[in-house]
Amino acid sequence: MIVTESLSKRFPRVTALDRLSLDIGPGVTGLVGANGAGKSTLIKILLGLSPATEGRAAVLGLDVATSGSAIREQVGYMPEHDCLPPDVSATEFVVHMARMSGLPPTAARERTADTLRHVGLYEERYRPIGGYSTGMKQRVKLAQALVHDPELVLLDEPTNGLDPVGRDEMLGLIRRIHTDFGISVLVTSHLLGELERTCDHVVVIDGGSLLRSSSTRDFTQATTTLAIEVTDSDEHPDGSAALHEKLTAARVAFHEGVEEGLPGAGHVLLIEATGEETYDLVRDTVAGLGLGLVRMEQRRHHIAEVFRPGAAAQGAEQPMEAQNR
Ligand SMILES: Nc1ncnc2c1ncn2[C@@H]1O[C@H](COP(=O)(O)OP(=O)(O)OP(=O)(O)O)[C@@H](O)[C@H]1O
Repeated sequence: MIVTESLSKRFPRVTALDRLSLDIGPGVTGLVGANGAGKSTLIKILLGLSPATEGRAAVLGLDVATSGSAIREQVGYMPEHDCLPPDVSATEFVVHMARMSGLPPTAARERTADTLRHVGLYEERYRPIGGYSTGMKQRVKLAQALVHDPELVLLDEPTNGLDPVGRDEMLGLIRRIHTDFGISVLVTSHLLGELERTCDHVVVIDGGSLLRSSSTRDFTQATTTLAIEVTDSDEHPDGSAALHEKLTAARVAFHEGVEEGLPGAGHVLLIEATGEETYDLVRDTVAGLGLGLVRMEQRRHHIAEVFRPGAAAQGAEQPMEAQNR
């Protein structure tokens, strides 16, 4: 879908992209990097809107240096910043964008209605955009990127400014762009954690250079840590403490950090599994104590941990800046 070879973009005072080589296939790909890492610059080059200083790039097999308008016909673009006219409705705006993309009037109106429904804008679509919330504006920006049924969409920070619920909804929509319509997606973010749930593949850039490009599965590979959660009993009012004691006596190694379990359940213990026998030992010890085993699961890495060793217990919603400190 997207190939870049030693792509560089130099501004007088700053190198925004530095010999970046990528090969991005179909599916949902996340492009993650701190503010200023070069994400928007890359997108503008891929759309043929800004020339590279060095190197080459092709989108859907088309050279960005010579085929910008052909690329923009087949690629949708959701810009990062607010760029919507306040005094027209979502319907009027998206129909206009559809017509600009070459759709005839009837098709433009039909596609606009379908697309606005898909992004979750209903009655509001006839009101002026100026009165919309940030979440609604982001949906309009997404709709105009999709209205001409592109093969690929480039979404620049689509979750910017959204609250956690709005973010989850937007990430769900992005996932469905691919699963429901077969459109491939390149989505940028400065939040590592949110891409983990949404993307098949993640590309991480820093200072315009490639840090890592891997499938999400490779980023979040299984660890040898087991999370164990048990119930309490009359005999053992603190079930996890009793289990901790028994397993320590059996020379099981514990990882630091505790996770709160489900309401009413004990704390989660994190232990190092040395093999199948660790699972058997836990099962037998829990049964011997007369406790209930709520869960015993192999933990997976979070993407954030790949860049910030030791962050396991702190969750994955860390902005990229956090790792650069
Ligand atoms: N037109 C320009 N002139 C000069 N410098 C620029 C220009 N556009 C971008 N830059 C610089 O290039 C670097 C990369 O910017 P870019 O906007 O691509 O980053 P980004 O990863 O998209 O971050 P953000 O999410 O904050 O936009 C930054 O240092 C920025 O200041």
